[in-house]
Amino acid sequence: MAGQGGSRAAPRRSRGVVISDDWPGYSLDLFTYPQHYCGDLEYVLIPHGIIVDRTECLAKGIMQDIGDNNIVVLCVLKGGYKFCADLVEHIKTLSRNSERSVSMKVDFVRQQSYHNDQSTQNMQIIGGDDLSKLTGKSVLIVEDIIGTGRTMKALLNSIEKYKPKMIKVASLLVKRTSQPDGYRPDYYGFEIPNLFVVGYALDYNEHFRDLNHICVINDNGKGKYKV
Ligand SMILES: O=P(O)(O)OC[C@H]1O[C@H](OP(=O)(O)OP(=O)(O)O)[C@H](O)[C@@H]1O
Ligand code: HPA
Repeated sequence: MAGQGGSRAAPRRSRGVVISDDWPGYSLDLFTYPQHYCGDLEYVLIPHGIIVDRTECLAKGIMQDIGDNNIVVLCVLKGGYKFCADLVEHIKTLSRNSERSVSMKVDFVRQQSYHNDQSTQNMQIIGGDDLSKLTGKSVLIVEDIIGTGRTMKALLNSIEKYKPKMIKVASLLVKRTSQPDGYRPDYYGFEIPNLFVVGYALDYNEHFRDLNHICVINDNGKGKYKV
């Protein structure tokens, strides 16, 4: 499927799973997916089962680093909801079965900037508790994807003003963009090529959140759901 980050001796979360640019993906015929998306997808980039397994591994790393803490999990909606729900479940399971228990509060912020497959300048934080409640807290921000990194940088700027004790960021995906100053989260599942992907709550104009696998959308899909 992909190269893997670092050597055996390297820290566990040094690079995540790296999916190379020439990775052909899996044929859609090998998996089930909603028939209403038939003809709209190029291929499966990451099957659902692999996402779940990798998320469990990220939860283990997070527990090792920040177990025994009280943390506020800040889920970035809408795209982050699936990854956040699965990550929190894994952390809860690990916490139940370990000496080191982590107490979690979960909150949500909504930040939207994408129109079709393009990032826009219009970025707003909507919803969630008052961010001033994060003062002195250990915060784990959970996001689905880092693309240009603009969304995460803007969110971090807004949160840092309130002086939390600690901020860590977990993103399921990081895109390899051409930007030299691309943002790198503390934890991430997969580094992917610079392609527009959908599924597992990632959308194209609100479509495809109901697809389990992470797939590459094709031109037909982009045209059909363009706004
Ligand atoms: O690194 P960037 O290039 O800024 O892109 C990443 C952001 O884009 C997506 O959000 P989107 O604006 O599509 O909103 P959504 O989560 O509601 O789908 C995604 O969920 C990230 O928040
Ligand atoms: O590839 C993507 N898919 C969905 N949302 C996104 N936001 C940034 N990149 C993407």
